[in-house]
Amino acid sequence: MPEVPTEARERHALLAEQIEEHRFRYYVKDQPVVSDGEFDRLLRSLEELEETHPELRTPDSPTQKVAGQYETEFTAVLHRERMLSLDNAFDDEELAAWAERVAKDVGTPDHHFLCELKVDGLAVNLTYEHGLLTRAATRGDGRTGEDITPNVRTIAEIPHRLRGERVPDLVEIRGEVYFPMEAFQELNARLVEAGDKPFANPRNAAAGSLRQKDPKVTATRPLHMVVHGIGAREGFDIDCLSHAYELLRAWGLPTAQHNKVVGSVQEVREFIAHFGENRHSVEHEIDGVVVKLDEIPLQGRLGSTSRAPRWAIAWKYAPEEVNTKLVNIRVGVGRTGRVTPYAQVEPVTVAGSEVEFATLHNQEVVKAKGVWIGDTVVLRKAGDVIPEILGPVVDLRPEDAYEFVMPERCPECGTPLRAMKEGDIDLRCPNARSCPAQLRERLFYLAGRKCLDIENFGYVAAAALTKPLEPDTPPLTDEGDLFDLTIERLLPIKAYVLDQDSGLPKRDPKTGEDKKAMVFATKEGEPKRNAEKMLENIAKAKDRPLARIITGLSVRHVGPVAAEALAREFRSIDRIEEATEEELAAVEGVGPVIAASLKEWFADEWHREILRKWRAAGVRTEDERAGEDEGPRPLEGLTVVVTGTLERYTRDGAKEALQSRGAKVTGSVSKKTAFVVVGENPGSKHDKALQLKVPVLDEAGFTVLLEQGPDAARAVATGPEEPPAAAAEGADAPESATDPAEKGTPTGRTGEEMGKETEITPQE
Ligand SMILES: NC(=O)c1ccc[n+]([C@@H]2O[C@H](COP(=O)([O-])OP(=O)(O)OC[C@H]3O[C@@H](n4cnc5c(N)ncnc54)[C@H](O)[C@@H]3O)[C@@H](O)[C@H]2O)c1
Ligand SMILES: [Zn+2]
Repeated sequence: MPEVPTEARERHALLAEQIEEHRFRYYVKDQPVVSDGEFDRLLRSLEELEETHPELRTPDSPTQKVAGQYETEFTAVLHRERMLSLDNAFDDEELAAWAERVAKDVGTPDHHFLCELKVDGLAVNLTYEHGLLTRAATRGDGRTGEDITPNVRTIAEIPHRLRGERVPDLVEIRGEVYFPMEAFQELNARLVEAGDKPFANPRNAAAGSLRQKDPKVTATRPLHMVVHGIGAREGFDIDCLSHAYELLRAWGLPTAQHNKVVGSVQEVREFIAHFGENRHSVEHEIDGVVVKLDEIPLQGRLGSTSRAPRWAIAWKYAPEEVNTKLVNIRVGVGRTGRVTPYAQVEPVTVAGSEVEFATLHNQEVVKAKGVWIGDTVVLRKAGDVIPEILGPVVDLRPEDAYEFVMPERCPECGTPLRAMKEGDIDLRCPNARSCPAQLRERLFYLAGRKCLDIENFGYVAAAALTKPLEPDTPPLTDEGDLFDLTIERLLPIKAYVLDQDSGLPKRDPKTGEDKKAMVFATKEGEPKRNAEKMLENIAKAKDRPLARIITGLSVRHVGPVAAEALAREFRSIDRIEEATEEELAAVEGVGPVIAASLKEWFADEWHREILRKWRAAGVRTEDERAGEDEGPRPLEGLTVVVTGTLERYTRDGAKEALQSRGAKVTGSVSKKTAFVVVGENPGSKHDKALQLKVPVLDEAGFTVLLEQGPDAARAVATGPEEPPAAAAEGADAPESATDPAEKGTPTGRTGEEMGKETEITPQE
């Protein structure tokens, strides 16, 4: 047998030591310093090394053990039956290989796979003797765990006594204790307030909360549990794990809701794919799917290794959490002047995309999260949601880390920041008219898809027109002159090339300096083709529908939906201005908050000046249909929600089709919603609709609604036969953060304002 090279031996020893260290921090201190993804990679490297040099695979290698045995403050208890870990499948090949091996080893085609969600928490073992909870323990090294009985007794979901008949003499229940994501920030805020260490993520919060010396502390934490297995048992027989769960549920134990028994690997794949897409509509965090052989006698035939059962495998989804360094906390100024801190991190790839910025909402949130500049932090990117910072890795906090202080002045115009109303947490730059940041954001929004949809007018152009390096005076000091721009004014403009995600200058890859460019002129001083097109498109935009023009005014709280309602009701901007606050508030889809905001907006002389200039330039301020007879409005009074991707309609197209027939389109499902139109990949709104029993229409049903009206649509909808009582009244959607300027990117910009495809692309 060939000797193992010294180099490999040393690398093995080093990796093993690192892994043990990380396990100790994770299982004992509840304060890991690397992400799970990083940890799994280390373990994989060790496995690969042992693959090449099997002599290194000794019984005490970390690859052969369940977690590890550590001295802790808790009393050690023996599990009656070992608690194992799970082998992983990281790709389809590994899954298929596992299933093949199972099929071969069980020796019968008559077997089933039980698909379960892999709950991200910590494993516990509950011992029930004659129906009474007599002991609860952590997994420990799989043979010996820590006694946490008093702590577990504080978890409401866990019965102290099993109910029902045929309660067995003895049963060990295995499950996962988890901490809900929604409660996590609140816990950290409390910890930081009290001067304690915040947790880096909900899993650590679950472990840390359960493993408290004082169970009274555990009792204050909103812990939950899901059952996912059984250990030793006496006094009852079971044939399948899935049947066993039914028994456990009858005894009052919290079993999982999403388990599914299937007959083929193909169906396993479908289960994995389904929950990969709907990962966030589950009530707890999941990090994968566990596939188990359902038949218990067959499980016994396969047995276990020292570390994991052969009859189960864990499919891991791509991690949504990574650790990275918090390089800085910057503040961005939004379209309505709101100043929001956001995190700049060392760029990392998470859930398939590179992330450099994460939202921090406001100065209170920064404080509550307990993150300091210089910290290693846990960054999370869940689905389409904007990246966020979960918490700091306090154990890695460097000497020179420091706390963030909210600036007192606007970073772009120097005006002192203030809250606009008493009790507002948000600070704003009051220099609404000519703060370059606010104006740039407003223009970018105005030119964007929701408003005037001006092609070739992107973020770089918005910045160049409002804060050029040259000439000294910008062509635009507010939106008023937008339609009077000429090519002569554009040619001399030199500006920083700004990145629309951060509002910061892009870096020149060659020099490493902030990128500057002649934005509209070629090297020869001629107009760029894009600049000419931009002007042409600006001219075309004068004729956009009234609602889009109203949206583009950036009146606080007036998004596309409210603008549509205003345009429909008043049909001219003049008439909106003349209307009383009461008249405005009475409009369906407007209400008092928006009415007050409109009044405030029109009270500013410079706002009225913008309208005067636009009118003079020929911008539509009146609906030409004003005074004409309305067409039929068969969907009047109905509130409709559209979710997912439709084949024949864009999101905006679907909305316009509904609104032109009188329906109100909102973004959230409530009992008052008349229909939810569901396309491909719908997500949580679909679930909500089912939960509230709102009629659901597919694309074909949507066409029926448009062409034949609500009664015909109800007949083809899935869901209840009768619409919920309030639906026909078309009452308001629940009050939500309706100001579209306030949601969106890490820096506070909205998603809809982002992602323009064509814009001035500066050269040099
Ligand atoms: N970041 C770190 O420093 C660090 C250190 C150690 C471990 N970890 C992480 O902790 C995890 C620990 O690995 P592990 O050995 O516990 O293996 P594992 O998490 O990959 O799988 C085993 C565990 O999954 C849990 N589980 C959840 N849902 C289940 C279900 N439906 N059925 C069965 N079991 C279910 C059980 O508690 C079981 O013990 C890995 O994700 C690893 O990345 C991280
Ligand atoms: Zn400012």
